Amino acid sequence: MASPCGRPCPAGTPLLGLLIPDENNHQRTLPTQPRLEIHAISRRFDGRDVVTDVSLQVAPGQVTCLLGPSGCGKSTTLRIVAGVDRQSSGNISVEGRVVSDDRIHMPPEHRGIGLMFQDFALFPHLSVAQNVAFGLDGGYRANRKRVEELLERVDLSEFLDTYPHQLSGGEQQRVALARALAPRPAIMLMDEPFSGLDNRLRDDIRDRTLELLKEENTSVLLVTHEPDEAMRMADEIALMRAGRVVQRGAPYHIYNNPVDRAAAGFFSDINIVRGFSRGALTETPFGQFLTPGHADGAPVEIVIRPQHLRIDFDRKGRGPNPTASDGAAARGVVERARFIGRESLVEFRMDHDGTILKATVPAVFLPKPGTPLWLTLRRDRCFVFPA
Ligand SMILES: Nc1ncnc2c1ncn2[C@@H]1O[C@H](COP(=O)(O)OP(=O)(O)OP(=O)(O)O)[C@@H](O)[C@H]1O
Repeated sequence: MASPCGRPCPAGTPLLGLLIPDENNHQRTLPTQPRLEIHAISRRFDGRDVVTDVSLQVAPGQVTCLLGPSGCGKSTTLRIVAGVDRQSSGNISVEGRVVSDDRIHMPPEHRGIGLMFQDFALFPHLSVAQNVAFGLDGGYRANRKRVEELLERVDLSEFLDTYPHQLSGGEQQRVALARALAPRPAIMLMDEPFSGLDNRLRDDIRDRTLELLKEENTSVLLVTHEPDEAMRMADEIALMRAGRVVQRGAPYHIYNNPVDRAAAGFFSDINIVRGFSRGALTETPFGQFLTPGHADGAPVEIVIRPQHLRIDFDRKGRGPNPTASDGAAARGVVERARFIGRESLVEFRMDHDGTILKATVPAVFLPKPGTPLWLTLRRDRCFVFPA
């Protein structure tokens, strides 16, 4: 795995500290004291490992997303950090102070952590202002300035005296955010905080939420199963699978350097071209691929996302000439083509082995089923994994 400047950057490299450009004008990070440190936590339920050896650090002002499929242990990890559940082993520190290990288990309210969950959990009998002031000593009266400042920042100044049932879902989410931020928590834990919202609202609310969290310099651990949400929100993504963190990194890095086929496939549809490595090369209908590190005769998978296939017209049974960047072209016949909004998705049945490959093209391009076309793979966008 390589960083944008080509130097090794192993999976799991923590992103702590400030991003600064290095001598090649690529960003690198300066180490600082993490605000949240999770060290080797595991959790067993009824003899079953649900979280295994998870370690993470979150720097001041950093947003880390725990991303993974349903049931992989994201919420359990978050609940352990919050203190509403307890790990079977491992420890957790907040600003250098241990809040939970084998001996200590600090209650949630003493951890300096704000919580925000999917259902917002506003108090129905309290006004918006009273909800926001709920966690502050002295309530609204003693904290007018902070409450009003936060409500102004979430654009709800005129709703001070309104009750939750009189608000839309998006407005309720903003009240919940203001309430969670009111005591200035060092760390905010968010579990699918946008999933109850209408699609159209969601992007806008995510952006506003992120802006406010950054302004407050809050460190955030956010659970989501949506890759788009993680990529939009996170400084760092921790990709979880079956209770373990399988890869960590900045969104760009994790998307472009997936640790295995499943990690690549979690972010988008993928195509797989199979072959066998011989002498560090794998022969495919799309030309040869360098496959160093794979034993002779070992099956390998060349993985590519649909947007990185190129489509070319058939010229009397011939395709485009091979190039260094794209290799050779292989012919397929359109199985079906669909318009999917910003782009079209074209599925091909490949002549050489009858497999289906998918290509997306950024426009309306809807060739008829049965049309022969030629495909090439953008080599710089292919990933090679052992099969
Ligand atoms: N209190 C519990 N007792 C027994 N099993 C539990 C308990 N809490 C969670 N689990 C199990 O642990 C596994 C992980 O659950 P968790 O809620 O952490 O997953 P998740 O990744 O957050 O999933 P989702 O995205 O669906 O919320 C699941 O198989 C779940 O059934």
